Amino acid sequence: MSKLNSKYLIVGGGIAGVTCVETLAILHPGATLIIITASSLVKNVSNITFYAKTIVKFDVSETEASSLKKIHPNLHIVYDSLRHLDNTHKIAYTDGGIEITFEVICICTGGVPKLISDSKKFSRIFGIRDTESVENFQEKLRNGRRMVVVGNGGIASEIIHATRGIEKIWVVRDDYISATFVDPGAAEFLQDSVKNCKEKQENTVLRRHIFSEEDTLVSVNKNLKSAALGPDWYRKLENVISSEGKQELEIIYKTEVESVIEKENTSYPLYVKLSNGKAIECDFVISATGVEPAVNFTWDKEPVFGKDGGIAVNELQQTSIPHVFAAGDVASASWEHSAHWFQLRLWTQARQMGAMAAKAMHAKINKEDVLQDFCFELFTHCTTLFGHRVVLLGKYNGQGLDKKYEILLRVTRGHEYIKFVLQNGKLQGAILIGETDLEEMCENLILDQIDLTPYGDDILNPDIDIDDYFD
Ligand SMILES: Cc1cc2nc3c(=O)[nH]c(=O)nc-3n(C[C@H](O)[C@H](O)[C@H](O)COP(=O)(O)OP(=O)(O)OC[C@H]3O[C@@H](n4cnc5c(N)ncnc54)[C@H](O)[C@@H]3O)c2cc1C
Ligand SMILES: NC(=O)C1=CN([C@@H]2O[C@H](COP(=O)(O)OP(=O)(O)OC[C@H]3O[C@@H](n4cnc5c(N)ncnc54)[C@H](OP(=O)(O)O)[C@@H]3O)[C@@H](O)[C@H]2O)C=CC1
Repeated sequence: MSKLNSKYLIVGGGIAGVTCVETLAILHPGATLIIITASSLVKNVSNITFYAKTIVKFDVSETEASSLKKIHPNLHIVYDSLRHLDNTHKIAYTDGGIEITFEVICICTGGVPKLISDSKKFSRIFGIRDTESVENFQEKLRNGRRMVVVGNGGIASEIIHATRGIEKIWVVRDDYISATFVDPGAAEFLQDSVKNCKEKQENTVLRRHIFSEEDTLVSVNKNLKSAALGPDWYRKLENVISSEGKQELEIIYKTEVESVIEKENTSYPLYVKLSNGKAIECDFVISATGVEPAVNFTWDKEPVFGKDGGIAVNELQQTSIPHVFAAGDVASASWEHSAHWFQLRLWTQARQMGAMAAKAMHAKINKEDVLQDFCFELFTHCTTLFGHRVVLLGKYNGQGLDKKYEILLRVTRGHEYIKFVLQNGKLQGAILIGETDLEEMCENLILDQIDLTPYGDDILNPDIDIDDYFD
């Protein structure tokens, strides 16, 4: 058994782990640092664009782990998996028999797809997480005629948008699409893209609704060993066209998959029974039904876990064991959140948590104080759904706003969808679809909690340059 010794130990080569290494390279370049990565490829963030102070868009790609050595001369890379963590003696044991003694450790082991039941029985039911699972999907797409997609979040939406030449049956629990990210109105806006709607209606509609918690469909991701894919993973699907399949999409709303059985000597190998009493025959099922934290190693002494199964961390990404930190999908944000932030397992948050963990680990080693980073003040997510740029800010679906709140909408079909969530006249969250150029203004309005009552509906009037009000 070989023995290593390091001040800092990072486990996992996803965005959280790599960001933690990069940040430590800046903060403490002279210190010893080891990363354990199960894969020779690690995640790399590039082309960072700031839409505002906290609204950041970037590209994610894979790079050789060895390239990390360029940024941190004292980095030692262990290509292996963590097997056991001895917290009493601060020793990590790997599958390959390496023993690493450390002072502080950051667990960044990510998440694994949470699949529908019956997935263990059949290889024709699978999830998407890493490059290997996409290759499997590509293969199934090439030979498939009909697929069932289960789930209503990011992956399902991207698959429906990116695949062609195959019959698609999309089974969703909700009565509108892409519910993890948007509301029914935005879903309708996005659905025009799904339908390939050619008719263009440029008339702008401005509406104000007063909602109460009971009549608003609040869609938050509630439950909220491989590196997760980057945002453009679905491009790999775009050129894969099945030779026999038809291009058709059927969306089955308010329905779940009850059971799946394999059938021999029938036209399709899988028989999917739905909760609405119907059944569908298909070639394969994609279960795009969320992730669960990957705690795939043992401990002598376990830290506290969050309700979602993640390792509970405080605002400094520190677990209940002071020398153990955790970041990214494996962590459960268990501090008292600021009014406009909540956890969703996204690369943005993996990056923010990885950087925060590095700062806190460095402060602990140097016996310094550290404050939580400003980015945790506001939930932000920039993504692309059905070909449209989508920016989500704060409590964009009224999440957790107990009292009555108002929604102000401006919609131009095929062009933009803007939704403001207001409470007591102050902006609490926003959905911005299209090139709205409102990101920075919304960020300021949410963070500064400016009373917008005097401006009425003008705040979204397309004929008024609202930025002028706040100059
Ligand atoms: C198909 C898909 C598309 C996505 N698209 C987007 C998107 O558009 N926008 C967005 O914000 N988010 C997206 N996400 C989510 C995002 O990718 C994740 O939230 C983010 O990558 C999590 O980063 P992480 O570092 O915590 O975990 P991961 O990226 O999962 O990395 C974990 C790492 O730990 C390693 N590991 C695991 N166990 C061990 C062990 N025992 N020992 C050593 N190493 C170990 C793994 O090999 C891996 O390298 C997507 C996810 C998927 C699956
Ligand atoms: N563009 C982006 O930003 C993207 C982000 N991602 C991220 O990657 C991760 C994995 O994506 P994904 O798998 O789409 O996860 P998501 O958490 O985004 O969505 C999971 C969806 O599956 C539903 N669901 C859960 N269990 C079942 C079930 N048993 N039957 C039917 N539906 C079910 C959920 O409904 P309910 O909410 O009611 O539980 C939800 O609609 C997530 O962290 C996601 O945020 C992925 C792709 C793109």
